Amino acid sequence: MQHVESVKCTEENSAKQSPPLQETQTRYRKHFPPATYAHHPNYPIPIRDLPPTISQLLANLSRTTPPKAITDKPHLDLLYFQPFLPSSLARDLFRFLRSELPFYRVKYTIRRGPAETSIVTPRFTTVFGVDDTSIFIPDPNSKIPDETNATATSSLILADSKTRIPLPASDKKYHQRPRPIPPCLDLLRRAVESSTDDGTKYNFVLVNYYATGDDSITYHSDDERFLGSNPNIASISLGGKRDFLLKHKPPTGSDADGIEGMKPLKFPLDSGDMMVMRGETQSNWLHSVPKRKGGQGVLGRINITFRRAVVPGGTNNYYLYNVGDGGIFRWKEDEGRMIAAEKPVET
Ligand SMILES: O=C(O)CCC(=O)C(=O)O
Ligand SMILES: [Fe+2]
Repeated sequence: MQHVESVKCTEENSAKQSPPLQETQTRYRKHFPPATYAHHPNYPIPIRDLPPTISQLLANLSRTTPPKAITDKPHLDLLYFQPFLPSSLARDLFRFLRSELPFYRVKYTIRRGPAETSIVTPRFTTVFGVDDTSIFIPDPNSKIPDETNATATSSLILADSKTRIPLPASDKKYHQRPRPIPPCLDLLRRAVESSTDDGTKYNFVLVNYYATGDDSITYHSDDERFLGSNPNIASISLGGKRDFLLKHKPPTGSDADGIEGMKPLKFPLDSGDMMVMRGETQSNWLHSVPKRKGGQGVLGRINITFRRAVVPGGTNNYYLYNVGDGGIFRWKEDEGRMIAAEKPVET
């Protein structure tokens, strides 16, 4: 069911209500309709739907600047949209997602031989989606009369993607309960899929929030086996500009010529830009967003990556490292920072 924040009308107002006032209210509601929210039992909070001012622009994106293919280095295949979203839309989407998504600051330990090291992920993260072996379908037994509502997530249940038979509650395939991609990010997924036009259907959305220039991601590649071979990853930047660096993995044997001594590539990704990493890029290159002193780091930056996981290992890995087992953080506008949300009191 959709939760609706109704526009409040004071008693004094309604007593004096005259046709012109009613007209004004109707016009107001058309421009600023009450917020609606996507609910799902696996969401920690209801997730707001995009206001029409944003969703209409996203649904009707027109391409002014064609993307640039960057393939002039060994094994590199990038498609750079500069920009993918116009700056005012990128700004509104940044503010919306920062305010409305639940974020996590994931802690985990890594073991190297006998030594255990505790890591706190140096950025806020959140994730939605499920790998190819499962699918979210409307619960056939649901009593919720919202089947006609395209944004209805509340009655979605997990089923086997081949047989469409619901996964029993006792199923042990997933360590954490997967979350359907909320409508506000699903619209973006569709815009990405239609602009890249390479047939990739993404089933995961990972969101990073770099709150300050001290937040970062170290050099890594996203070539996990659970993404299949040569995965395409589409990566959108919103908010403060940050450098995105790419360097070739250490070359092996005869490949060394022309790779050793190559300087890292640097792309100063701006709000609204999209970088699609394709083909052999993940298996041959590492990428990072280093810490940054000064510049636009203080503005905060959201990065959204769309990926396609093909086996349950992908789902388990993504929820482990982007949700973890801690509480959520919410953006607090008046303090201008993320605050750990209090756990609901259990009754
Ligand atoms: O923030 C970015 O641009 C990159 C994020 C990234 O590489 C990742 O989440 O794997
Ligand atoms: Fe990455």
